[in-house]
Amino acid sequence: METAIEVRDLVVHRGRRRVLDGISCVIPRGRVTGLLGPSGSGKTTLMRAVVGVQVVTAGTVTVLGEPAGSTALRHRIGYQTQAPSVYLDLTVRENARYFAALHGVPAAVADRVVAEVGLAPAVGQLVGTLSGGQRSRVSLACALVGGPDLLVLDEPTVGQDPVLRADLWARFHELAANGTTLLVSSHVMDEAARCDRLLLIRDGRLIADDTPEAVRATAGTTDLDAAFLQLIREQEGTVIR
Ligand SMILES: Nc1ncnc2c1ncn2[C@@H]1O[C@H](COP(=O)(O)OP(=O)(O)OP(=O)(O)O)[C@@H](O)[C@H]1O
Repeated sequence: METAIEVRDLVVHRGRRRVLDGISCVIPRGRVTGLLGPSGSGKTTLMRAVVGVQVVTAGTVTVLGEPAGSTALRHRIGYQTQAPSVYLDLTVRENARYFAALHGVPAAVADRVVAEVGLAPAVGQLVGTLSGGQRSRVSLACALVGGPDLLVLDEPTVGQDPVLRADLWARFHELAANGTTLLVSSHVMDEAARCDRLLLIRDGRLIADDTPEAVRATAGTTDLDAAFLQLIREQEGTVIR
């Protein structure tokens, strides 16, 4: 399997805290990798390091064969942050077309991507007047519009209804089948089950890096929630088998 991202011994401090504590992992190309972990465990920080916007203390992050943050990667990565980073005073269509123009992509592609994230009915609406879940989808459309090789999505399905979430996951897998690498963070276990691979992070350390099936098998349970709990207890040394 080809490698998209290689993280080696990554240490990151934010403020006075050691937020990532020596993380190493390899993320395969053309797959959906889920990044799971409790709030504050370091998921966003790891994504920021991959995108190249995080100052790192030690270690290396190589993305699509280049050091993270390289100019060569600028048009090859789509990043959806948790807080939608789009223009509130532009319409949905205008936002998508603006980001399309930055990538040198035709306006028609922007319109198609807006429809793909379920926003066709709101295409002429000012983003400032949309719901949180709709705004998040505008942000997703803007991350998708350049046709990136790597999509880094920080909790892209928060605030979406179950039908939309299912549609978005289907789209993620379609993109992966066409060669795009996706790194997707989530708090939701049913989403973890939809990933090809899982990275479970806790207190800045990786405690699992495997397929959902293997994570379940290692923990000896069919339930991913229970599997993660088991892994966390093992890490804490409080496991009772
Ligand atoms: N700018 C900052 N300055 C200092 N500490 C920070 C800063 N940003 C994040 N942190 C701390 O870094 C740790 C990891 O944060 P991060 O946002 O990576 O976690 P997360 O797993 O993405 O959390 P969530 O699921 O709640 O988004 C947290 O303890 C957080 O308080």
